[in-house]
Amino acid sequence: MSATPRTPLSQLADEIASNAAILADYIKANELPQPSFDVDGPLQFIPTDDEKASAARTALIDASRALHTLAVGPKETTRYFCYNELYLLGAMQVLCHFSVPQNVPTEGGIGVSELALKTGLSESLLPRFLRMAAANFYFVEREPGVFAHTAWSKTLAMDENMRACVWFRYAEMLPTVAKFVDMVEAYPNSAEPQDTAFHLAFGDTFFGFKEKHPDNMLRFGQFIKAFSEGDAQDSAESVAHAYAWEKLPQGSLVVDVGGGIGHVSAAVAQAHPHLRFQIQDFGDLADEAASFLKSRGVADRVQFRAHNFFDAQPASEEGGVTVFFLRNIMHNWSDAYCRRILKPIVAAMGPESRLLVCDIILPSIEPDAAYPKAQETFVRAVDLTMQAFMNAKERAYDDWRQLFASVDGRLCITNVVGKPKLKRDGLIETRLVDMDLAN
Ligand SMILES: C[S@@+](CC[C@H](N)C(=O)[O-])C[C@H]1O[C@@H](n2cnc3c(N)ncnc32)[C@H](O)[C@@H]1O
Repeated sequence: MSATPRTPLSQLADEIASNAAILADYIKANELPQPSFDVDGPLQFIPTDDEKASAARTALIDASRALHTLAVGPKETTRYFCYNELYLLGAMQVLCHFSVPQNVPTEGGIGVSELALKTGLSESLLPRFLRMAAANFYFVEREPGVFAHTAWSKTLAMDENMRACVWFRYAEMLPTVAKFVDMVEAYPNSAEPQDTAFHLAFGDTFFGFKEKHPDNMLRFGQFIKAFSEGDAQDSAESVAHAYAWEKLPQGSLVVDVGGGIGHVSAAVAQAHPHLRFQIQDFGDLADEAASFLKSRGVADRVQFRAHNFFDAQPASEEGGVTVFFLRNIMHNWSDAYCRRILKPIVAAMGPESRLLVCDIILPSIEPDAAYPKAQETFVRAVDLTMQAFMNAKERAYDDWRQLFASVDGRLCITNVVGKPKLKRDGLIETRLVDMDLAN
């Protein structure tokens, strides 16, 4: 009997089957709960620190997305482009605004009349929004007019930070993204941070608006907390283990430029007791930073210093190795502003100094098969988010190289750490190469 010829559909289906089998074996071997839509199903797919299981999950997500798109077909995809997602967002907006997730019990179900009474939503509108959500795995209609949680909707019932993810999408992202054409027309070549789609939508800068609307600031903070704890993010602890901090000489100084209250420096300091740290950020963070660093038991080696990173850099090589560390700073600024941040740092660098940038490294323009499509979609969305809100961007390797060279011709990339040590970000080490390098 001749083998059935492999078609794009069957090839993708095979990929799905083989990766699903790898995951099923891993889940069984580690006695983990099976993924399920059930309200008691696990809220996280699997811990992703196992490389093989993690790769299988990524391949499963990519192949199933491709199979789905192929099965829908080009015309149907375009015809219904984002239709579902847009109205799912609309439904979730209403459900979260009226506290529906918190009012559906996590055990058993609730009738529409009772839920309408509890939430103040009209009895005729509520089930329409709920059914849209249920068609997308948020909530389930157990019997006509009776709704219960799935594991998906339970995430919203349990955690206000998760609800802030829904809030941020409709309250700030949606009106901002709707201004993309206006943004492109109004600011085709601007490097200025206020020339954004956000400004066109809200009449203010992103953080200027937040200052005048403290509730938005609070909810944005909740959104960031949920977002940064996600699967696609790198924790402070992973940064502490990704770079060869241990190879830096005893007493080396790490200058964490724009380091906030120092949560990344604290994690690196805990893992590497031979290093000293100076966190530089706005002075109004000083008290919070001091008590945070004390609580982490690193206050003797990690100091906070008020410093505006556009001013002359106060730290210097001091006869030892100095690492100027910038995590998630450059992606908030256009190239012109990045140069203004980097120039004072380069002026303070000596032959032993490193400039260590931690940010996304976008896939290069050549097709990069090693970059999973779902992850690429995510970082491209982050890139456009930076454009929309800050007139800034994420950068590919060549963009980074050119940016550094435009600051100082001697500033060259000497090392890059990425996957599998880091999931989303890369650590890009640069040094002034025509100086007398010591390893
Ligand atoms: C996206 S956060 C990154 C914080 C930290 N590096 C991290 O990885 O979590 C950007 C930080 O830059 C700081 N920042 C913004 N403008 C600054 C400036 N002109 N001088 C110093 N710090 C600044 C902010 O206060 C904030 O802490």
